[in-house]
Amino acid sequence: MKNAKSLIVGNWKMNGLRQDIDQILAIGASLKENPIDGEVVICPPATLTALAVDAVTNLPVKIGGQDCHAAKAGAYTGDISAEKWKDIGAKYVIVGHSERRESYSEDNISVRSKAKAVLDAGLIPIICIGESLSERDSGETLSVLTKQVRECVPEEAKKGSIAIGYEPVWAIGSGKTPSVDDISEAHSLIRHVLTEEIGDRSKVTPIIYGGSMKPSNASEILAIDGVDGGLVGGASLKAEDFLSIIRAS
Ligand SMILES: O=C[C@H](O)COP(=O)(O)O
Repeated sequence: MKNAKSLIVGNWKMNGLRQDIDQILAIGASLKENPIDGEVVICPPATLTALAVDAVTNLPVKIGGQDCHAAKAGAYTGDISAEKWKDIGAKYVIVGHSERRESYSEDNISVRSKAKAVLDAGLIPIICIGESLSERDSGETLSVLTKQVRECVPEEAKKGSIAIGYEPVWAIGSGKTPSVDDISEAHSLIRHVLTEEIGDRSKVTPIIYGGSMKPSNASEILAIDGVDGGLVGGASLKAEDFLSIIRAS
């Protein structure tokens, strides 16, 4: 049973130049002509975000940031606060992506602070969680996910909107994906723990899968009970690929 709305997010990571705004325009034009029942979000690199927001005016695509600082403003060279994302018209912010956890030593507590900052700014955090390969191999997947949900989801999520991105770290950019049963089990566990944490808001919280989602496997993954959408990296860069994933939802 699906209660939460469908949410498909394209995370461009550190890819894309000004000319690639055309990909966003193509996605938006297609969705305007043939709307879907759900939300499509693109998170381009920070250099393109304001341009992307302007490009999607009157198109059914939302724009998001890929990370934020937990503070509103201050002497934090190179960082971007949730308030700044709001100021340029972004609607979502990814927090806790495993690439940030690894490169910048972000832990669950800092992810929680960032998610709180996004909610305080009136935006929607996409809170990323997921087990590493060694955690999976040692049978710790469900306990790792439980701890991540408990520690990363802030109190404010009882009132505001959030999304959870389940991304097994070993599936990101690797071409490997978990089995349908494994994805289903993980999403069901995440929903259960989320309900313990935020009560009924859990029912309307999209829990989306990320990790090597592509046109050839999107229908199968997106049809899994408990999967409310996708968090797509490499296959979101070209309008044709991303649209075929969106249309599979
Ligand atoms: O944020 C997106 C994920 O890290 C998935 O990336 P990928 O689709 O390239 O595996």
